Amino acid sequence: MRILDVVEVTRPIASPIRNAYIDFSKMTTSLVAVVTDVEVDGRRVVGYGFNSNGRYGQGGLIRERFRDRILNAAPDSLLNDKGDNLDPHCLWDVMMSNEKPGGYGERSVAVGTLDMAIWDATAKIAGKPLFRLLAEMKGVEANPRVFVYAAGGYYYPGKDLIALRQEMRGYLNRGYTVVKMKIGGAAIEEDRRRIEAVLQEIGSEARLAVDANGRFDLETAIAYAKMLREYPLFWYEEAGDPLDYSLQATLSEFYPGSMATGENLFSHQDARNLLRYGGMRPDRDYLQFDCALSYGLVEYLRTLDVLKQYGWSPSRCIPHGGHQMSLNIAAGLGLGSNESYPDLFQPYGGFPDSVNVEDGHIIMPELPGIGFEGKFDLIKEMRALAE
Ligand SMILES: O=C([O-])CC(=O)C(=O)O
Ligand SMILES: [Mg+2]
Repeated sequence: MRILDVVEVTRPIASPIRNAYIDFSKMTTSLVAVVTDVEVDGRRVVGYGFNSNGRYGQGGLIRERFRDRILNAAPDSLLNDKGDNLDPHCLWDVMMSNEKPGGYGERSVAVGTLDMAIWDATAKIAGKPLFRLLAEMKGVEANPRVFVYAAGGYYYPGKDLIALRQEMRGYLNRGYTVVKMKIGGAAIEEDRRRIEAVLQEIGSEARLAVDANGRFDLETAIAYAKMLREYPLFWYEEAGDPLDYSLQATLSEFYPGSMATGENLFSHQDARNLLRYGGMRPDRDYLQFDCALSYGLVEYLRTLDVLKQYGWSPSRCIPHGGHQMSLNIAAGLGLGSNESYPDLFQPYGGFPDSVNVEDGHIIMPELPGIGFEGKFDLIKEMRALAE
């Protein structure tokens, strides 16, 4: 058994939206395929992956460093002890050979993207949904019913309060019970009006989370905390710079409700620093590390070990990114929920076509691998790359 090829193409996922920090007019993603020589049911096993929105495609790094390391490794060194499947941990070590520690933004997205494809191939070779494979690996019970929330509420040209309310109403109509909107891209009083409009629209049918995308300095973060705490919000997300643990810790003195952060921390070492120094509260706060941006599931397993050491339950994890990889981790390893962008970043985000949101939850279908084969528009693009 061996890996025959690793293929990458960089694709646009552009849209006219913006958050408090960036617009998405030039956003791209890397789509990758890990091609094996294994056949299951007469079809070659190819694992697929892509990176989450917010970071751009990684073609340069994948083609110049990581692809060659995988293809140049002795094929047997990439297999499990029985020699009957790939071992994602061995592949991770091979990809990270000759890489110094630290600087975790530099290559974590490239490695995370490839890691997604490697796990997809591994679960397909095992003939199981990834979430079932993960639960078996850890000796825990899988739970195919996963809580999901709808992220949107972006700023875009000409979008008024009516359009914002309509967007949120659309999420409720599709079965979501928690919705998220952006803040920090307008003056505080305008954001207050946006929040009030959404709260009026959703009433008691749903809860609202708000996301500042790391825009605020401490003073502004506190000013927002004082405004936001007047409302029954689901969470206050990424108020300040993702690496400013002191800001996050100080903010918790001003905001008694739930806060969320972590989507821009890309290693278990960074996650550990957040838990050590960020004043995050295990009884109410949420951790949003996204494996597709942060060295993949091999690293995410280390991050979950760090959580355990610091007294955090995996149920406090609600990953960023809206992809099926994190859905599998949630169903297999007991994360609290997963993000979803009902109208954005297609065809990469979202669920298999047969899956509907009901009462804020989805049920994972029993598809081998990550489940990309169940999403027609997505698997069409993937297969065009490598099959
Ligand atoms: O707008 C973005 O960069 C995405 C984001 O923060 C989120 O989904 O939480
Ligand atoms: Mg966010």
